[in-house]
Amino acid sequence: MSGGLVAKGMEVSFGGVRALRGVDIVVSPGAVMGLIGRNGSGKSTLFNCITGFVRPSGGRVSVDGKDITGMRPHQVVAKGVGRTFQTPRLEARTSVLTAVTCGLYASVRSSLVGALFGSPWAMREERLLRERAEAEMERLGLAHLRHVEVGKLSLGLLRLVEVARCLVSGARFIMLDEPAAGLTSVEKDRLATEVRAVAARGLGVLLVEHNIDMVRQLCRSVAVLETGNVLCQGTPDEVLRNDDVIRSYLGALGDIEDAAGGWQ
Ligand SMILES: Nc1ncnc2c1ncn2[C@@H]1O[C@H](COP(=O)(O)OP(=O)(O)OP(=O)(O)O)[C@@H](O)[C@H]1O
Repeated sequence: MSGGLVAKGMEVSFGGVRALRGVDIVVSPGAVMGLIGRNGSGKSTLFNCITGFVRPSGGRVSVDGKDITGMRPHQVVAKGVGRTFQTPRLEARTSVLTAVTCGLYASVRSSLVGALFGSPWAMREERLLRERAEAEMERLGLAHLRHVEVGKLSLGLLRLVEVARCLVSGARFIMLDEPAAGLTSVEKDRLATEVRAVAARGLGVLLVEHNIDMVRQLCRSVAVLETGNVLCQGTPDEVLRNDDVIRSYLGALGDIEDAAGGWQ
């Protein structure tokens, strides 16, 4: 299996619905790969089966050549793959610092018992985690918000907190599920800047997004899903000029926009 985050021949069925029919995708280190397609085309299912939330009935997933197929979500995180969700899954009363630090726990080595009894090893690890979280918040411009409850943040900041959580887990690949949905244009610009910076650090990014401007700005390559198949794949310009894509996806964007409550 080759380097990068590779999903090959992914198959998922829900009862009679074949949500993925042999999807291949490669996310390279240092690049943003876009994943677009109509509602129901299989984007979230692909995310879910790469990250262990759905068990594929066929296909293999690997990270830098190591097979992670069928691993549970926390194991996938420990293998270097982080993700965000369409709706951020953060407890409203949690502080930004705690929310970001929690992204690390899947990758720590100290045992619960060690932590409970305050072993020097566990305490040292705790300190290192906190330092990593602080550094990541600093990079993403969140440090001044460390004590603010996440429930009080704007959606744009909440999405950055989710990105920070992925990064502190030591992810080498991050998967962002419609991160620009519902953001103002200023928030989208900031998010785009941060995603570009993440890729510049050498991480691979898989970006599901209906915001075509963002896809065009950020992605080195784009795959278009349609009813569980890859309809076409290439540079943003190639894909967005493709007649089948225009017919099957771009023509439907108005409907998606309405469903998402409008774009800025
Ligand atoms: N848990 C589930 N149970 C049954 N069917 C499902 C389930 N999850 C997804 N599906 C079906 O699988 C297909 C792919 O759905 P999926 O959510 O992956 O599409 P999507 O491209 O992410 O759509 P959206 O843009 O709306 O998020 C759809 O037909 C959907 O109804």
